[in-house]
Amino acid sequence: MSKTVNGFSKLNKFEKIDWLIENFFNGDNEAKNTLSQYWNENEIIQDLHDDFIENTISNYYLPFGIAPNFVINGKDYVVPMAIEESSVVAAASLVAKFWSTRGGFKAEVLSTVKIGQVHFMYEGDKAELQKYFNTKKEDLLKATSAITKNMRKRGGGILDVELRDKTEELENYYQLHVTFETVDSMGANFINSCLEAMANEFENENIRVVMSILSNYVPECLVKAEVSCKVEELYAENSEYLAQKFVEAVQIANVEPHRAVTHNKGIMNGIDAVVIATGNDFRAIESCAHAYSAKDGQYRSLSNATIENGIFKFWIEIPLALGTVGGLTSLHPLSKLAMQMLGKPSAKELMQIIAVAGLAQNFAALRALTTTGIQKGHMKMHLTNIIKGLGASEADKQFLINYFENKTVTHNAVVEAYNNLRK
Ligand SMILES: CC(C)(COP(=O)([O-])OP(=O)([O-])OC[C@H]1O[C@@H](n2cnc3c(N)ncnc32)[C@H](O)[C@@H]1OP(=O)([O-])[O-])[C@@H](O)C(=O)NCCC(=O)NCCSC(=O)C[C@@](C)(O)CC(=O)[O-]
Ligand SMILES: NC(=O)C1=CN([C@@H]2O[C@H](COP(=O)(O)OP(=O)(O)OC[C@H]3O[C@@H](n4cnc5c(N)ncnc54)[C@H](O)[C@@H]3O)[C@@H](O)[C@H]2O)C=CC1
Repeated sequence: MSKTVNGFSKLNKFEKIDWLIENFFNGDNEAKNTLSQYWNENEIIQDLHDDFIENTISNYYLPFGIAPNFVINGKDYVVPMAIEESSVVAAASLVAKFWSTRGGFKAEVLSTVKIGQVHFMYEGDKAELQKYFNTKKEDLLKATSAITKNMRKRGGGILDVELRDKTEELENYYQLHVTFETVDSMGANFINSCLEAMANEFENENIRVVMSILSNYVPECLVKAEVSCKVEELYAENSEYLAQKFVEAVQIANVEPHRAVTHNKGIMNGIDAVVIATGNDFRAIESCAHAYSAKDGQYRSLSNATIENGIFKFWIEIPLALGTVGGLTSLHPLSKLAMQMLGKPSAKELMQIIAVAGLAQNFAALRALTTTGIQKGHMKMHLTNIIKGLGASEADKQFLINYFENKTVTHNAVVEAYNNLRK
């Protein structure tokens, strides 16, 4: 029998759950209990979460952790991180502490330009189109004036509108390429509203607007974060040799895409965790970061490292379109709290903090990879997850943690040790 359904969206939450349990869980109430266990007892908070998305049936928790000891441009921060992967928060904390005694992180916003485009088709004479655009340009800005009024008061708004000829890539394809300053908001809704108003104004019998949408690729919304110190301050021993290996690890990621993807994944461990904790849009951040890392046609490392005149320098340049207002940033109680924890930053300050989180994470991973290997530290943190997965008691858990203090943790080794213990 078909399990498709009409009018599902009109059912209330409980009816939706009943339909799900009946059709996809054979009426098993265990699934229903799992869903309800994750509801918030406070009805106001639960209603809030129900309304964030559509067809909500429960909440999906991510751990919310904090990494202390970050010093950025001389200011102390404790950084909120929402992530499911063990060892990320520990690594961020370790690295924050490490650099706090070596001058901390330096960060700088290089630019804050956002982009939106009206994509359209035009089959006529190019010179005529250019003429039409020139006469229309003022009207395009006027068409958005009600939408941009408050943003202009904040120092933002539309920076420029250009006509772009894309017919070499696709027959008859042109764009209005529009640049924006959106101050403390990520700006997606603001930009899309402006673009749709412009498209209405621009469209005529010869111009077929295909779509109007912001671009998540913002190579001129760029932030740089860096650390540096004398090479001998990097490691307790063999510093020159290990620093060299560290730089080579970055160089390898710069020339070898297979490595670069994993290298950048490590960076995104730090970035996504803070992006999610602060209620920002991690899909936008992810897609942009990866496009930027391939900007010259090859996918490369987002970070760089050098050793010059005995100084080790490690830095990242990454586009980050972030908001400290709008979206979920102040709607989700934990995002609001995360912003408070960070001292209610502006979007520019948040760009710096998040770039630093990415750099810190990359530093931790590369340091581990080029010394002990990644598994030692990662598995040390993951050990408790494996033990929990086995359903071990608190006493067995403590025994296993002690047992693995000086042994290599692998999933099999833990299962074997647990089974021996149970015998
Ligand atoms: C895992 C560590 C930090 C252990 O490092 P450690 O030196 O064994 O840690 P420790 O027990 O000596 O503690 C030192 C400090 O580390 C932090 N720390 C230590 N343990 C905890 C904990 N339980 N909870 C919170 N913080 C912790 C904390 O700051 C602590 O200081 P304290 O608080 O005691 O003053 C280290 O080995 C490390 O940084 N490893 C790298 C981990 C990593 O990169 N994980 C990401 C997942 S792997 C991946 O997805 C990406 C990757 C690696 O593939 C990317 C790539 O290939 O480039
Ligand atoms: N492709 C994409 O990335 C898309 C993303 N989205 C979603 O849009 C949301 C972000 O859009 P926004 O327009 O940023 O949010 P929003 O729609 O909540 O608007 C934020 C508004 O806050 C106001 N504001 C108050 N103080 C401000 C200040 N200091 N600086 C700037 N604005 C201030 C402005 O009116 C601004 O338009 C996110 O939830 C994102 O997931 C939506 C469509 C597409």
